[in-house]
Amino acid sequence: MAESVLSLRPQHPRSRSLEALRETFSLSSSDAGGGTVSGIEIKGITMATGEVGHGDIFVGLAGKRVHGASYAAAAIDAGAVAIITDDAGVEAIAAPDLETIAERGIPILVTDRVREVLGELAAWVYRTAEEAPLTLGVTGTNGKTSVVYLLSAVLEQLGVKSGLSSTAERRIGATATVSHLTTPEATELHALLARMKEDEVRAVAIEVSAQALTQHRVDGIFFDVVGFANLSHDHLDDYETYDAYFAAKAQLFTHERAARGVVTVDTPWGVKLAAQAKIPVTTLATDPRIAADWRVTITGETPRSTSFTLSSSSGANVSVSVPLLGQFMAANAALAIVMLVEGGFPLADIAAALERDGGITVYIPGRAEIVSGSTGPIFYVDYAHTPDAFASILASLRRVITGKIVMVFGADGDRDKTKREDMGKIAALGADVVVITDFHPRTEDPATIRAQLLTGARSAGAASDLYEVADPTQAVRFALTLVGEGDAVLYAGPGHEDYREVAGQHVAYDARDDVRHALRDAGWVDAKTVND
Ligand SMILES: CC(=O)N[C@H]1[C@@H](OP(=O)(O)OP(=O)(O)OC[C@H]2O[C@@H](n3ccc(=O)[nH]c3=O)[C@H](O)[C@@H]2O)O[C@H](CO)[C@@H](O)[C@@H]1O[C@H](C)C(=O)N[C@@H](C)C(=O)N[C@H](CCC(=O)O)C(=O)O
Ligand SMILES: Nc1ncnc2c1ncn2[C@@H]1O[C@H](COP(=O)(O)OP(=O)(O)OP(=O)(O)O)[C@@H](O)[C@H]1O
Repeated sequence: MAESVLSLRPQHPRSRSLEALRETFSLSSSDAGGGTVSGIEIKGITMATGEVGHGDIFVGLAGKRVHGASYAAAAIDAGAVAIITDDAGVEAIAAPDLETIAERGIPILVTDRVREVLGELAAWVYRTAEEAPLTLGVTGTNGKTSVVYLLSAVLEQLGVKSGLSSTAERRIGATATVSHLTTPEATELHALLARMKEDEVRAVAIEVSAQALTQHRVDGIFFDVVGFANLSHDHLDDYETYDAYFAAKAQLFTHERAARGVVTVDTPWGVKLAAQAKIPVTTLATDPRIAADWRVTITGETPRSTSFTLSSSSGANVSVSVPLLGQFMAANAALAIVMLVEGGFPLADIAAALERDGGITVYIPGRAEIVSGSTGPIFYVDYAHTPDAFASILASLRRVITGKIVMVFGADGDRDKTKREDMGKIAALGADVVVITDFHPRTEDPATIRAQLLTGARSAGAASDLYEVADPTQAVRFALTLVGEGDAVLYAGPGHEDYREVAGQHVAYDARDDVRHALRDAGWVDAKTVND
């Protein structure tokens, strides 16, 4: 299956010698054949055939479905000049392909630790450790994407050219590419960082997932400041226990990876991380009962914005407003500001920029994004897909919505099933009406996923009305029949995404477009403002 991944990479790569790479990383030449490394110049490195450019090394890595090295011939056809893989990868290359590789003099280099060396290798190929920009990393169960966008927004307000890597997109100025993972594979990430250097980006904000740390995707990067938002129920399919999930994230707060950290201590996991971190950390709390170096005090909440004061134990403070719903977004914005202070930006400069612009000027695609107009029910499309995210956003909505709250959501197939009943329960406790629909069933039976969510919702014993509408487009339309002025609909899950994964296939589906059409058909927005 060919991949159609197009990522940002340097436009004018400075080539490096393959021979020097082999020496630096102690790689051996495969006994199975292949050409000599001598005289070969490399321009890039990738592990996906869809991303191979002329002069690249193709890295064949074992996957869950297939060994990447089995695509070696395709990678060479696309311009790869060398292969790096492990012994199993060499075996995965079909015999006729091995012959072609030998005939074309393409070297095959072997190591038994491909993933473990890949980050450093990619950093070497793209020279990303040389004169790196200010590098900021954000981890946590919920809020990483939001913090990364908030970091980038404040940096731009400070006049600092920024770049970002998030679940929603990778971005340099006006140029953006679609993200396939929260944190890209190391080869893609270092290519992105190299492109950012070419484009004279001075500060980079990177979302770092637990999986990225476990799978060495951020190896070869040294973060100037790392931030921790929170930890709650998610990914217990990849990590069997919370302790293991926490330990994966805590790796970011070590001398090997970062100089200093900012830890939100609202959750016990934050308190634990601040106590055990191996690097200097500054703490931040929104809960007044918890001691911290920085404190967030909410001063105003509306359906469209949140204001707060951020004060330090040394007496400094700043008033902040974000055009986003919820106290959780205030916590995210505060984390971003304290990370920038730790990164060397004086708080007074940040305060002056925010005062000049009337707060943080940020747009975060698909995070509590309002897609309705100025009249009628407020319709939020959101990315919440964990019990804690549901609880946070529903609590925020309850404080600012005077009318009814209708929540539409589904759950991921082939991902942590243990959170589904809690998601259903929290939705039923927090919303007045719950409409359970399909999300990404992937290879699971969607009816089974809905049934688990419904079981959870019923277990709440709440007075909320429960409905099941399998088709998301119909669920959105049904939700709109229940609401009017003063009410809100929260569509949690799809966020910025433009597809659904059904029966293992990607199906085009853009929730924000779907909702805009439904609002138009219901007469809540002007037909002229919605494109067909
Ligand atoms: C379960 C898992 O981690 N899967 C990842 C894995 O897929 P896989 O093992 O199935 O790969 P595969 O299809 O067998 O392919 C093996 C190799 O062949 C290569 N290949 C394959 C086909 C082809 O035509 N050409 C080609 O070169 C692939 O690039 C890969 O290197 O390797 C792929 C390539 O890097 C990843 O895209 C994929 O992530 C999937 C999509 C995923 O969803 N992962 C989740 C669990 C994840 O990592 N999530 C975290 C956190 C989410 C959050 O909370 O924010 C994240 O960072 O995104
Ligand atoms: N600090 C927070 N605490 C709790 N919930 C949050 C917080 N920030 C955001 N959320 C909720 O989580 C959802 C996802 O937010 P965001 O995309 O910023 O997190 P994320 O960690 O990047 O998630 P993912 O890793 O799945 O992409 C939001 O749409 C919102 O509902």
